[in-house]
Amino acid sequence: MAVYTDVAAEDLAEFLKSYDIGELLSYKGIAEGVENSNFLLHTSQGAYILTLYEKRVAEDDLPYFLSLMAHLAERGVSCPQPARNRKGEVTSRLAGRPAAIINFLEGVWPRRPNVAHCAGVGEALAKMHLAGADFPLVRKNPLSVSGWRPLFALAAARADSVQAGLHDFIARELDHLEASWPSDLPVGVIHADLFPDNVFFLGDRLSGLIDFPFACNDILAYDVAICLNAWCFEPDHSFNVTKARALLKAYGRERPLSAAEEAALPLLARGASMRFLLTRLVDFLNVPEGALVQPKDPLEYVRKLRFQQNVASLNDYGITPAGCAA
Ligand SMILES: Nc1ncnc2c1ncn2[C@@H]1O[C@H](COP(=O)(O)OP(=O)(O)O)[C@@H](O)[C@H]1O
Ligand SMILES: N[C@@H](CCOP(=O)(O)O)C(=O)O
Repeated sequence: MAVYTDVAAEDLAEFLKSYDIGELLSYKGIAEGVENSNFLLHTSQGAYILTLYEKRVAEDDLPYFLSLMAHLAERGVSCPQPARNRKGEVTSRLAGRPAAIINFLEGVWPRRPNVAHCAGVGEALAKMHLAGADFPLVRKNPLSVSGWRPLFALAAARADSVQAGLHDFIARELDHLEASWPSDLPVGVIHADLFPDNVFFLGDRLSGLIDFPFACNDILAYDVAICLNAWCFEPDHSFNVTKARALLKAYGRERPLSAAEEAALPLLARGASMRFLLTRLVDFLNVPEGALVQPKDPLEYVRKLRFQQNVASLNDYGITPAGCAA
């Protein structure tokens, strides 16, 4: 559960007077997510999500995420839309935090993603990449390769308390990633956190994408690699080639990956593993006192990283070179 900052009912009711979305009927902290404080609001006009932005979101970046959601929706990508207050602003402050209200999106995220879900997310990711092509704002990815060593510094001294040898494992992998990270692949707007809990479905039909605070401009195929890691491993930690093939083929039907992008996927997936291993490790070692949050398991991403280190060819993802376009 993620509620780092509590909001008193009177403060919230007062806050809502600055919006034209009805009167507050009820609200509750949301039992999911780890990054920000989220509340489900019921007002006399409907259901909304209130987010108080926490540790990893800079206030200056809020216009990027909030206008991106509007930009994507105009181009047919289903995602929540920010509500404007009476001054016409999409961001505000509440309980000392930057705040925004977005509309509630119908659907549920898949607890056990199946092959159809993986195909759905591959297609939606490619459509999002295409729709973001003319988005005018730019935000560098603070959690790309140059951000990983500073993150590691926050956890290095205690890494071995989580698993013996973890410090040296990460240090060696960081050396490799920093030396070989690609700089010549196509870039654009990426979601950067498109995990199953950020993709809603009605049955097997994808109904929308949520949670854009990590969105930024970075390597497009890196977003694909993040999804391979997040969607294609089974609960027993094995990699499901059928799901990977479905995800990659569906992506490639909308936006074919180039040969260079395909060849880079194993390396990008190692980087994607490192990124989530590090944020999870830092969070696991630093749970704020009194916060309602269930930190995610960093070791899940150690296992994924070990798998990705051993990927020998695209066959391990269920495709042959240029297979994404088929
Ligand atoms: N627009 C929305 N419509 C419906 N539910 C939402 C919406 N935004 C967030 N949620 C709910 O809140 C949970 C946490 O939101 P999320 O954005 O993932 O958190 P965080 O800000 O911590 O990353 C989601 O799993 C979902 O249940
Ligand atoms: N997807 C990340 C956690 C990011 O936050 P969430 O609020 O979308 O759960 C991870 O799994 O480490």
